[in-house]
Amino acid sequence: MMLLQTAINQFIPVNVRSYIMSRLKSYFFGTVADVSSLVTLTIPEFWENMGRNKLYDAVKEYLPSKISSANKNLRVGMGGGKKIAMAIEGGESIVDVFDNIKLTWTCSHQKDQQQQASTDFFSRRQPIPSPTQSDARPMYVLSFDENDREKVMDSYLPHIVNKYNAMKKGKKVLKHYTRTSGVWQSSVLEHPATFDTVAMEPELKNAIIDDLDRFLRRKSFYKRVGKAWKRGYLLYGPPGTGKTSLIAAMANYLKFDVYDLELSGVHSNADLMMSLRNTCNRSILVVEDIDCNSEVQDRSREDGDRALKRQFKRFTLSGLLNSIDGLWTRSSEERIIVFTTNHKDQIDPALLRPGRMDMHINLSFCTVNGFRILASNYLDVQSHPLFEPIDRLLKKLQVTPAVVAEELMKDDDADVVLSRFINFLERKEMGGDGMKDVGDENEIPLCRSNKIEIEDDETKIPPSRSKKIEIEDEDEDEDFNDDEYEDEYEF
Ligand SMILES: Nc1ncnc2c1ncn2[C@@H]1O[C@H](COP(=O)(O)OP(=O)(O)OP(=O)(O)O)[C@@H](O)[C@H]1O
Repeated sequence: MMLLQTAINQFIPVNVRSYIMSRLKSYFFGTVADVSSLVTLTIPEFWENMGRNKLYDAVKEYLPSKISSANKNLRVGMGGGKKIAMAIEGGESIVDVFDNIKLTWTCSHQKDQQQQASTDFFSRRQPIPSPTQSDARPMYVLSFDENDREKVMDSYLPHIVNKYNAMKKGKKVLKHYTRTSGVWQSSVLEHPATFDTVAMEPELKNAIIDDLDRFLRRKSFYKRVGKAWKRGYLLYGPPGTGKTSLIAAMANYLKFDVYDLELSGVHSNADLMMSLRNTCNRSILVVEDIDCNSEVQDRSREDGDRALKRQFKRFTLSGLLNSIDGLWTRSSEERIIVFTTNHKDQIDPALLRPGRMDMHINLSFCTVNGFRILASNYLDVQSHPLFEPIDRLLKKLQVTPAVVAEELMKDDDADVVLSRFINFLERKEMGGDGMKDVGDENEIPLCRSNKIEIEDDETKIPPSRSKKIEIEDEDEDEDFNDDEYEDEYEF
């Protein structure tokens, strides 16, 4: 035995010996390795001052697939999807095996660690304040054998990130983020709108889809010309014309998550910057009703009173512009930002300039084509003898798609609904329906058509120089030049 031990010590390198020992221990006792040779990686939700930790998001999506019957302490829930989702509770561990190495995951909270630290600190000096419940941030802890460090860093963690990226591209369940106390909280995006269900002129719809497709295809183009891979859309029009529905349709089409930013909840420029930094790639950042914030209103139109009030605002227009521009330049992945407004003319032009808002899309009152889509959605009818009188009335009146949708939902029987809708429109025509169309009060110049403007020039071109757009051939990437877009696209 002594001879054998001497031979082993002489001929087998020490790290090979410890590896064999850890494997044997793992086999017989089910432990990963010697505690002394255990490496622990902590993966927090936020990475220093760089915003969200993508590795954390990847692990969060990856781990539930590794939950086994050995896990006895789980959290379960159901979002918008049909499946019951599972996650591990703090203290529970998940064992994963990758390329013959054993990896142990646990979920913890930064608060736990800080509280631990505060106790240790207290025993030596004086107490430090422990964080409140809302300060506690979740994190994952990965432990593995020291000998597997290289494999974990070079293969295992990249493998998790690759799986996450692939899953995100093909994912079905989208997330809707809103800010609560400065922190993004996610829920399942359940808005069912798609480009098929949004009532708008087909040419406008196709132009938006083409623009999104072109944008997604052009990663290498944006890189080559040194531009951030992003696109900004301004949706404007009266309330109830489908701005929110169009955003949901865009998200469902692109399979992008949506971040809903409420400017009234933003405390400062720094708060805004941090919130934008904490958004993930392949997402749409939405700022709805941007005109409602006095900071972004056109200053050339403001009176002394409004200017005074603005001085007390919590964040500034330049802060907003910097945050948006910073968001663009920080990210190498595709980003979309959408502003919506009922009063485009009241927004500071600095926000709307090309490079920030590339396309201005006007959503307006219900057209004959729009009505066909709504009738198909709500009544499942594609043609009907009553369509003709309805078309005639719709051409004369200004009715928002929201009002039409409301009327079409009043009964299941198409004949009943359509004849009641005609009565509704006729009363409206005579001005005696007793209710006001939401669009009537709007200050936006009332146009019957949906309109899209593509803002790709630094200076706004006077209307006299505007011309009808021709959408360029999408397949010819090389030909792309922002200036080739002409100025106004009207239907
Ligand atoms: N263009 C449209 N196509 C299909 N449905 C629409 C359209 N416009 C409005 N609707 C219907 O009306 C409701 C309200 O629409 P939506 O919230 O998208 O309008 P909005 O323009 O965003 O209004 P607001 O400016 O008040 O937020 C939606 O639930 C949808 O059912």
